[in-house]
Amino acid sequence: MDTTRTIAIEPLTREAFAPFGQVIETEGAHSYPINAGKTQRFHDLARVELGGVHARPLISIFRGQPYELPLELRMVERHPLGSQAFFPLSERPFLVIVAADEAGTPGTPRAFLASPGQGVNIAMNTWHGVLTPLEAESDFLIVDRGGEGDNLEEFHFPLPYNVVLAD
Ligand SMILES: NC(=O)N[C@@H](O)C(=O)O
Ligand code: NI
Repeated sequence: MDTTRTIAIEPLTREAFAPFGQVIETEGAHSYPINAGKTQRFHDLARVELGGVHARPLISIFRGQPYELPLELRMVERHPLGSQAFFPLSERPFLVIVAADEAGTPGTPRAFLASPGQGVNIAMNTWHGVLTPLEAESDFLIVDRGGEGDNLEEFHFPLPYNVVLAD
């Protein structure tokens, strides 16, 4: 009997991702010209959430190593004190794995494939897999929360999930 559970990867869209945060992309975003029309501002694309004591926003770069598919998902985590945004600094795809909370533990995860030009802002206290680049080492601009308190909670699944490309 197959003891692992399978998750089929879905395309990343604002609508599908809405329960977990926002998709950061220019496609379909509100924008307006600034700098005498020489620049277009794609405005207010995501909601940065900062909770807890002495909270402040952090801007970092994560240099992630690639994962192979199918992916064995054994753990998800969440940040109870703040959101976490990932914006790729390359054109390569990456996976975003998220899950709803069910009485303090994650429900069945969902896996989204980000297209070139798409990033995500994962809402505060939302279960997610760690940064999952595909194909090659990739850099991401990160906006998340600094300050006092423990901002990381992990959940280890009793049985792994097998994350696969959809048929
Ligand atoms: N731990 C850390 O900074 N990264 C994770 O939060 C992640 O989501 O990749
Ligand atoms: Ni995280």
